[in-house]
This record gives sequence, structure tokens and C-alpha cells, in this order.
Amino acid sequence: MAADWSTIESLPQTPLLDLFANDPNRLASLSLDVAGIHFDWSKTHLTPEAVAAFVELAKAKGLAAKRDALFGGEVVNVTEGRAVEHTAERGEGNPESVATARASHARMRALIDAIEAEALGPIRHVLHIGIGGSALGPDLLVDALGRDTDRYDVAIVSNVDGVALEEVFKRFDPAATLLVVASKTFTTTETMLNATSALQWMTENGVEDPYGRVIALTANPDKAVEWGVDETRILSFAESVGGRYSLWSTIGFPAALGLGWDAFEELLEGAAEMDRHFRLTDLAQNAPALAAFADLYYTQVRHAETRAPFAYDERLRLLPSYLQQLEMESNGKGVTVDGEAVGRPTAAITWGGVGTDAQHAVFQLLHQGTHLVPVEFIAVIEPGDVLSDDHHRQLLLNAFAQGAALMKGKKVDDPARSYSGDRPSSTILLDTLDPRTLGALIAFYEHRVFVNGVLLGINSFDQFGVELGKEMAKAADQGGQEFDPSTEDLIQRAFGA
Ligand SMILES: O=P(O)(O)OC[C@H]1O[C@H](O)[C@H](O)[C@@H](O)[C@@H]1O
Repeated sequence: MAADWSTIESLPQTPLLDLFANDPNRLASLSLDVAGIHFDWSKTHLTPEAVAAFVELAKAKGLAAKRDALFGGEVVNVTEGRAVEHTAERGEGNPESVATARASHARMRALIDAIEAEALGPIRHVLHIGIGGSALGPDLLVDALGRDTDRYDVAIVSNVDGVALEEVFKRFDPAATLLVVASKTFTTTETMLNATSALQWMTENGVEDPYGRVIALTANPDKAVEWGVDETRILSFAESVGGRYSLWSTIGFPAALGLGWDAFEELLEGAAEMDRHFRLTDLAQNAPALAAFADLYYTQVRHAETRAPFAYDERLRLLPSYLQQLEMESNGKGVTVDGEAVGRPTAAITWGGVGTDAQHAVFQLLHQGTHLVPVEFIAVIEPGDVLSDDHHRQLLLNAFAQGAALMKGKKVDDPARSYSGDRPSSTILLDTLDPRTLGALIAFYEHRVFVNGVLLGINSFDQFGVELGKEMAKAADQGGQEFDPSTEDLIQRAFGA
């Protein structure tokens, strides 16, 4: 089979219900189970033939070699001349990098033991300050897994809007607060300003040695020292761990402290299990690869501009925003690794929400709107609540029924009340939501992003697109630079002459 996009573009476009009718084996061939997670792509337009064509394309794009290079610690982030080693944090990768990660985890564990033993005083509150990858991952973990623990009260603050910090100041006791400053670069404006204000709040409220209560999580320890953090409380991680891939590193500290060390280790083990699946399984049976094939089918062949994950589980309510950074910052690119224009759409816009809430708000567009939106349902079989079974039963049945309705549609005489159907969805069903399964789920998404990037020929691991806005904000702050009339007017209105 020719291994290019045209093969995939010329595949027959058969409606979903016909695909089921024509192939009694469809469900079995388009679903699989890995690491306590069931994946079902049978309600997408993928077919065994489409998968075979994508496997050929992946071969032509050198996916296997690129995957080996990723796990081998080679420089795959070419524009920044760096290896990409988040998998080493969970024990999978170049042995030297794995050893470095283990050593940094050991230091993190020792510090957590010391905090638990009250070496830094009677800590009850943990104020974690970071933004982007230094906040979204920890926030997801703590929110998803920390509901039933009373170990520590963890707050994650990212926004430079002082309102975000003030909310936490109102409920935290400064005398019992640990301040965690998380920044890979230790230069991010928002984080450094928030950290300074938090230190000031501690000082103003009588904490004698506020610096003694600061933990820094960073790949730039020198900057943390310069900022005043004692070396014994700097938990560094490797430069080769990207910001949006960093929750496995010491950036996961608030999760490890808030959930306990065993939970953090289980998270890493679950991710490692997905790593091994991704590294060792045939692409036709490989969960991250199949998910990426479905993504690419819709962006390239059906011209879908967005994709929408809906978490049918309150505990996973932060998953869509976590995925927005992971997917859009990684694959929202316009040039290939060789600097050429990609010439085809790259990442879909990731949006989504929480079920069942979203059904009563945005699902109208999914069922009858004019955009094709591949939907992803994420649900958990074991309930997170102890109320009557009705709650969880309603939650799951709604998720399943939505997928069925999108596919089946409904034709009636009144066009306003008709549903076209043939709208795709995939389902990700976790046995339970524990650290291990969540680790595997997040690693699945990471590798899916990687496969998308390789097939598109782009570098998923840089993010130069965020720089220009930062530069211009800095210039505006420093003054002396002339902007366009609109921007000048806005500055004038907000701050006067
Ligand atoms: O961890 P930091 O160095 O503070 O960076 C925080 C975040 O800001 C940057 O602008 C990037 O877009 C993100 O990828 C990064 O996670």
C-alpha cells in the first residue's frame, strides 16, 4: 500500500451505522484494554483499512525510529537542541536519565518525610505557585485524587491576577503554610510576582523566617538560590523534561505531598505501564497510535477544526484544560521540523467540559450544529461518591447514550427536530480512578500527541508561539515603546498618561 496522505484521503467515507452493519467484528477490532483503561474507537470512522493505511504512513514517517529516539534520550526537540525525557521520570528511558530522575525523586521523598515530621513547623496548608505546565498537571492530580485525603490542604495559584492569591490568603493560616514555587525556568513573571506577594503575606502576618518555608521546584536551581531559596529546599529536575510534561518530575511535589508518596509512585508506575505499551505494541493495537490516527483522520480528511473531550466524572473536571495545554501547545505549529510550512492543518482546537453539565449547555451544537466535532467521552466505572447508586448510574448512562445518539441521529418530518447522526465519538472507560490508572491515562495522551506530531512532521516539544506576547507585555511594562493606536489607547485608558 502506498504510504502517503492521499491513500488515507481516498478511503471510502462510509457512515458509522453502515460500518457496524458491514463488519460484525468492528467493535473487537477497534477497541482495546490497557492498564485498567478500555478504549473504544468503534464509533469513529476509523476502519481496519484506515488503520492499516495509517500504520503504513507511520512507517513512512519513521515513527518507530522516532519513538526509539524519544525513549533513548536523543535530541528530538531539535529547535531547542534538547532530549525529551519525561518518560525517564517514570523509569522508562535512557538509563543515565532514569538514574538522575530517581535521585531527584529520592530528594523529593526525603523532603516530604521531613515535612511530615514537622521539620519545617506544623504545616497544614500548601500554597503552590506556578503557571502553565508548572500548575495544570499538579492541579489535575490533586483535584482528581485528593478529595478523600485530609493530609494537607493544597491550593494551586497560577493567575497573576491578585484575586487568585487573595482567595487563598483568606483561607490559609500563614503560620501553617508551606510556599511552593514551581517554575522550570524560575523566571516566569507571573510566578515570581505571585511568589513575592505570598512571601510578603507571610512576613506581614508574623512568620519569622518565611524563606525557611519555601520549596522551589525548578530546572534552574541557580535562579532559585539567587531568589533566596536554601539549596536544601530546591528540588531540581532535568532540563529535558518539558513544562507541559513535567508533572512526573519534582513539579509533582504538591501531589506527592498532598496524596502521599505511595500514591505518587503508583502514578509513575501507571504511566510506565503505558510507556511500555506504547513502545512495544504493534501500531495497529497501540492505544496512543490508534487515538492519533482517529485525530488525524478527522483533522486531515474530514477537516474537523476542533475536538472535544468530555469528562463524565467530576474528579476529572480539570482534564480538558490540562489537555488544552498538552495538545495545543505541543502541536499547534505551522512549520515542520525542517522549518518548511506544514501545508496541512495541525492540532485541532481542544475544547470540552464535564458531563453531564455540558449536555445542558453545549451539546446542542454537537448534535445539530454545522461543525464536525469528534467527541471523546472519559468515564470511570467505579463511582467516586458514596451516595445512592443512581448518581453514578445516571452519569455513565448519559455518557454512553450521548455517544449512541450522536451516531444514530433521528429523522423526523420537522427539520428543526431532526438529528443528522453519523457524528463520531470515542470512549475511554477507566476501571477506577486511582493514581496508577490516572498515570496511565495521562501518559496515553502524551504519546498520542507525539504520534500526531511525528505524522505531521512537526516538533511537538517547543513552544515559541508564547514568546512574542510575553516580550510585548514586558515592553509595555517598561514603557518607552510605541504600540499601535488601539493598544496605546487601551494602555492610556487603564493607566493614564
Ligand atoms: O515553568 P515555567 O518556566 O515557569 O513556565 C511556565 C509555562 O510558561 C510558558 O510560557 C510555557 O508556555 C509553558 O509551557 C510553561 O509551562
